[in-house]
Amino acid sequence: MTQPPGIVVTGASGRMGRMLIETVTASDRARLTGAVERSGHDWIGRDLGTCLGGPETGVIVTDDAAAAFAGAQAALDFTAPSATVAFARAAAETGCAHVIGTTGFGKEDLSAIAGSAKKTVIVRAGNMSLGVNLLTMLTRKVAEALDEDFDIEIVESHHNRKVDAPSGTALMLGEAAAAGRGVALDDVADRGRDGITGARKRGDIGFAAIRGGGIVGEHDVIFAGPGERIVLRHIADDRGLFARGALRAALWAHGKAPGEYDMLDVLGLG
Ligand SMILES: NC(=O)C1=CN([C@@H]2O[C@H](COP(=O)(O)OP(=O)(O)OC[C@H]3O[C@@H](n4cnc5c(N)ncnc54)[C@H](O)[C@@H]3O)[C@@H](O)[C@H]2O)C=CC1
Ligand SMILES: O=C(O)C1=N[C@H](C(=O)O)C[C@H](O)C1
Repeated sequence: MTQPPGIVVTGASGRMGRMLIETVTASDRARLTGAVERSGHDWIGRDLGTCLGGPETGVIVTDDAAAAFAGAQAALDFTAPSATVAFARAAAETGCAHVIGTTGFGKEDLSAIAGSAKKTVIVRAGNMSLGVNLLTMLTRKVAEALDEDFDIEIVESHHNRKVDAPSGTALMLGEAAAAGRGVALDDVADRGRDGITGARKRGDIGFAAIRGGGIVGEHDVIFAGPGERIVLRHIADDRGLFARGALRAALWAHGKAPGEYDMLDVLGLG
């Protein structure tokens, strides 16, 4: 009998890393074959199971991504931008698919990832949930239907450990709204207001970020018009949502041609 595909989780000790390990381990459609952490982390060289306070799993945590990726079908990566760029390179070298949940990329990071996607399958999304990906489609449609009398504002809330803003999801929603309006997000984004900012510019898409406590992730797209407001909202209650989406992407990636894909492709909504 053939074995289920091998999956590697990077950033194994992180909030998402732990959730991904739980999700892959619980699935009968995949097999956890590797766990990667940053060099110097105290889990390196130890059995993953004991690091997590349970029985041994036979998976030894490593900082050698290329060795872990070799022979695996996919790597699930929710870490940090510079780490993800290096993992994309390792995925391209080994032919392992790379599912990227990491957010906070700069333009150079994104072009490096696009370079790696010439050699392997990369699925990248600022949010792996079905609900948020549906919300991007709704956002685009509403933005298409309304003119600039409706001001678009995107408000996101996350836990107090999050390091990037606006969130990857907020930027996805901003891109969708901009596409609906037929403009480039870079030309209309208003990110972070403070002091005497002047009145709001017609056509801008505004972003605001709230950070506090353990909020998993909440996003509102507000269309504020004359005398009325439409609010499209998504609330994530549980990180398992993102991990299940990432595993689904990894299974979907099998046999696809090299290239960069997103969750709309995976969910068949693209
Ligand atoms: N696309 C999506 O659906 C979601 C994306 N995210 C994103 O995932 C990323 C991680 O989020 P959290 O798990 O909350 O962060 P975290 O800080 O809890 O975990 C990050 C992990 O990556 C590890 N790491 C950093 N550099 C590394 C390297 N060079 N090699 C190997 N491991 C490395 C850290 O040691 C840590 O264990 C963030 O960018 C976040 O925005 C989070 C949730 C959902
Ligand atoms: O850092 C997080 O936690 C999350 N990050 C993603 C983002 O930046 O949008 C997705 C989710 O909202 C949780």
